[in-house]
Amino acid sequence: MAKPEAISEEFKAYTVKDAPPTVYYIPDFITEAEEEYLLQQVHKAPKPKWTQLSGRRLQNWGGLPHPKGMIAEKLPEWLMSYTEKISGLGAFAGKSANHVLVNEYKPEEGIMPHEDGPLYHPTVTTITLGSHTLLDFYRPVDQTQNEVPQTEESRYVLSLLLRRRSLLILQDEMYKRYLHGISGIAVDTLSERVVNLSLAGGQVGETLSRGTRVSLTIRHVPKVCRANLLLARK
Ligand SMILES: O=C(O)CCC(=O)C(=O)O
Ligand SMILES: [Fe+2]
Repeated sequence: MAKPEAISEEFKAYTVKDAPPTVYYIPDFITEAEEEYLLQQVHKAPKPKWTQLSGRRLQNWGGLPHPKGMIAEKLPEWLMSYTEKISGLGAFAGKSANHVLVNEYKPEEGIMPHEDGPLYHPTVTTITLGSHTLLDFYRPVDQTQNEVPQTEESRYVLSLLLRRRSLLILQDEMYKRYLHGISGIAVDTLSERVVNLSLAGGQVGETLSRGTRVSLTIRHVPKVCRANLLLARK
């Protein structure tokens, strides 16, 4: 079935207005039972499916994105129902998500500020399981000025509170211009720089202890290699 080219009207109510374009934050996108089911599936994966990195471990599903084209692998059923649901909202401009990264962070783990880059359609959608986190955004280093040292602190712009069971959709400037990261701490303090508190719930000054968070980062890789499919048919 054809997917819509833009986010459906009912989701526009979930736009985070105090962030640059475009952020949608949808609380309780999945139920507690679905969260439980997804965590079970993640933990059922065979051990070699995990890659241990410093500060997190991850599973890659759908193939490895590559400048020459990803050799696509079929997503497992348990992920397909969610990739289809999110694609059906119009998150990927009429295309279907074909790639999922599963990241697991213990308290005090995180991910350095980075850009997701050109191998993906410029939209990232994230389901959060097990625990909240704060996703922090940074301006890129300004190459045109070298008078004032540019620290992570001086480049920090805002944060989003990602509650368990929520869906985050990032597009446009928020995907293309800003970097995102998660600091390696165990307790988050909500500040006025957390710009989605009205949608996520929470008070400035409140502290939240992190548990183990599993995120499903769901994306569309436009450049896919067909070679393996041709070989498979012979
Ligand atoms: O866990 C997250 O929500 C962020 C993951 C991420 O930025 C990535 O895998 O590129
Ligand atoms: Fe990322």
